[in-house]
Amino acid sequence: MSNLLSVQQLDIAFGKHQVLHQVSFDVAAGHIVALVGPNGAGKSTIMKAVLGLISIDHGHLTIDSHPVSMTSHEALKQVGALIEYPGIYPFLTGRQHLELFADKENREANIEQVIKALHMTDYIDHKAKLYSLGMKQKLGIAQALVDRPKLVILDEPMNGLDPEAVKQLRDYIRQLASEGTSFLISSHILSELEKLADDVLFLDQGHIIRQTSMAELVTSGGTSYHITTADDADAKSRLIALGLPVLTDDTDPEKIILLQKTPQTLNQALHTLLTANIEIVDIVKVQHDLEESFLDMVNHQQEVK
Ligand SMILES: Nc1ncnc2c1ncn2[C@@H]1O[C@H](COP(=O)(O)OP(=O)(O)OP(=O)(O)O)[C@@H](O)[C@H]1O
Repeated sequence: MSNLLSVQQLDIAFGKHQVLHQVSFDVAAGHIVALVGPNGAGKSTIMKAVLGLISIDHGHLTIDSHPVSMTSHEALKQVGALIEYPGIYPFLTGRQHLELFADKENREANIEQVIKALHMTDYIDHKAKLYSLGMKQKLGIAQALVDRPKLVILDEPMNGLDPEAVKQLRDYIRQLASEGTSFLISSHILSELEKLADDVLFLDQGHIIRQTSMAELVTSGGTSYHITTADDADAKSRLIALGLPVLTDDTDPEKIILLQKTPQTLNQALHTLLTANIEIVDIVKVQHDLEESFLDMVNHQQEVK
């Protein structure tokens, strides 16, 4: 499958603060990619760089094989985006906003479709100054989608939406993706991304710490093993030295908590311990949800630094 967006070895610093470190990933045509990370991880910075809004220090960005930078915008004609807050003019109606953003052929039909898909009919002809937070958010998303772009970038799109609106948006994004639109979406609502995204990029302090399909994450990433041995301190240091994802429990620093990062992780760990003649006393399998596995991953990353 062809890549619509390609980000290669992106470095960005604001002054002396290095915000992104060698960030590389691709978004295939028709794929929904989730960008997940704690506050300040660099999610919005990546999105702004893809939109040519900030300068990059090193790296390469292409959309549909065309380079993007602050001085090279041609490829952005194929991109719709909502970053941070929607740009709303209080004295225009919602429909007038969409008319400003709809450029292509089938303009009227595209406007009607997005209004219907996001259930905005009741208020789309009211002035935007009368809109609630959620209505403004939906209008911002509608602006990003109305021109049927090939790539859509949405920063925290579920902000301010009620559960019904979240479901409507999810259904529409899925429909557009099945028709070939690609999405890069950041969100803190991991349970929502679980239902939406095909692939997940975990970002922490400007580094991509894991890149996986959602299917793999749900089946394998949510599992860890608590291993007890005859010499936990020695066992733990050997596993860490091998680069295996071992977490620390502050209340019991020697306890071995092994994240199942790949299906081979447990086998690698057991092989290492047995080769070192360390007796394995007990193994307990623990299943996490997406939220917990994300927190585990970030905590692990902070430990190995
Ligand atoms: N214009 C700027 N000048 C200086 N520092 C900036 C600027 N924009 C962002 N930063 C810094 O870059 C880092 C990454 O910020 P960014 O907004 O990309 O994070 P984020 O992952 O989107 O966070 P959040 O989830 O809170 O939106 C932060 O430390 C932030 O303070």
